[in-house]
Amino acid sequence: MIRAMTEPIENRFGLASGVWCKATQMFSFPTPEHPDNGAVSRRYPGNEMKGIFLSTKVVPRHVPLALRGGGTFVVWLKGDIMQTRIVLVGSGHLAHALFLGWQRDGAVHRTIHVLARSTRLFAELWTPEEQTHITFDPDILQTADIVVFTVKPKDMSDALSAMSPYLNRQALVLSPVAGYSLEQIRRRLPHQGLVRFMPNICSAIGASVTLFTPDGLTAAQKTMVESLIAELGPMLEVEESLINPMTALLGSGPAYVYLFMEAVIQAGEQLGVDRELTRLLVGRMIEGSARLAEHEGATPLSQLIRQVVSPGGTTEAMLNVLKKAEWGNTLTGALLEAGERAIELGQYSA
Ligand SMILES: NC(=O)C1=CN([C@@H]2O[C@H](COP(=O)(O)OP(=O)(O)OC[C@H]3O[C@@H](n4cnc5c(N)ncnc54)[C@H](OP(=O)(O)O)[C@@H]3O)[C@@H](O)[C@H]2O)C=CC1
Ligand SMILES: O=C(O)[C@@H]1CCC=N1
Repeated sequence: MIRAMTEPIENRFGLASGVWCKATQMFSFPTPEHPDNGAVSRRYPGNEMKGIFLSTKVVPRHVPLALRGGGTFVVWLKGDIMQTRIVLVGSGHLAHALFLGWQRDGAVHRTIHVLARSTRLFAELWTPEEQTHITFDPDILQTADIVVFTVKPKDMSDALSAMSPYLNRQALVLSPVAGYSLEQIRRRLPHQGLVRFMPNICSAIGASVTLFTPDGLTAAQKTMVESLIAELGPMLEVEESLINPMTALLGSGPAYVYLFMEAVIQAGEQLGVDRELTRLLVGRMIEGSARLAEHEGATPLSQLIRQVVSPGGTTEAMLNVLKKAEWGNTLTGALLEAGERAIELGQYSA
């Protein structure tokens, strides 16, 4: 499944999608709304352009311009991604990660605004330059194409009610809010295209694994949202019933990985290894272990563990302690608790 997700996007959607963003950075044309377009016409090394995609909103006079460079290119001339206006409601941790993820590669083809409620997290999260994207004026929603509600579950109902009068009918609403169902959103926003999605903070560097469930989107809107989510890392469309359990495993995921790393770093320190060095090397080791597990997809993990253990050796010494402490059961129990909490969060915020 993961393998399918990480295939080049062109292979999954045909020619057009997935390369739009890069294409628009190659070919961004001046428009009345975006007079600066066209300034960026750099080629992306290694980014093969394989054909021509003309959106339904093609501006015909731009076609010859696109082809002037020779060869064949993927072109996204107008609309969706190229001129997308994104508003993140909330200025917290996930908002910042999504902001960074969607701003990578100098994304000149979109604007991102953050609609804040207070300055509480400004100093901790947002640089002065980033703060120029933050506003307290809900009017910003009126021209938004994509509105992402990055508020806590307890605040979601109020936020939806407060913001709904400002939303235009075409705006798509994305929600990463733990436990909060599409049905709950739909009750407050009967007319919008909705997407419930579950990223994690690795979105900031395009390394999230993000699940999503669309509701009420046209095919073009769905493809556009997929392109946007794909910028955050591998993604997968799922039934909504998978989002709550996966919130525990994936949305919360970086936390248990970092807790694990922190424990390893502490051990390293007591064994005389520098914290920073351990952090760097253990991170790489985790990455390598994950890649091997994916590569050896048919091999049970218990067998991979056995490949590491030498009788009477270091691994066995470690595993004996962990088994005695029922470490695996503890982690499983913790994740079950997180999964149940996701359901509760939705119920509390009805
Ligand atoms: N953090 C993560 O790793 C992930 C989080 N999520 C989900 O994302 C959501 C946000 O989480 P997180 O970023 O950690 O939470 P934070 O507390 O860091 O951020 C929430 C933000 O929402 C703001 N807010 C609340 N109500 C409004 C409103 N009406 N208008 C504008 N802003 C508002 C808060 O303002 P103020 O600063 O004034 O309190 C705060 O800045 C949650 O629902 C969570 O379940 C999903 C996946 C991963
Ligand atoms: O802790 C939470 O509830 C949110 C959802 C996933 C990560 N953070």
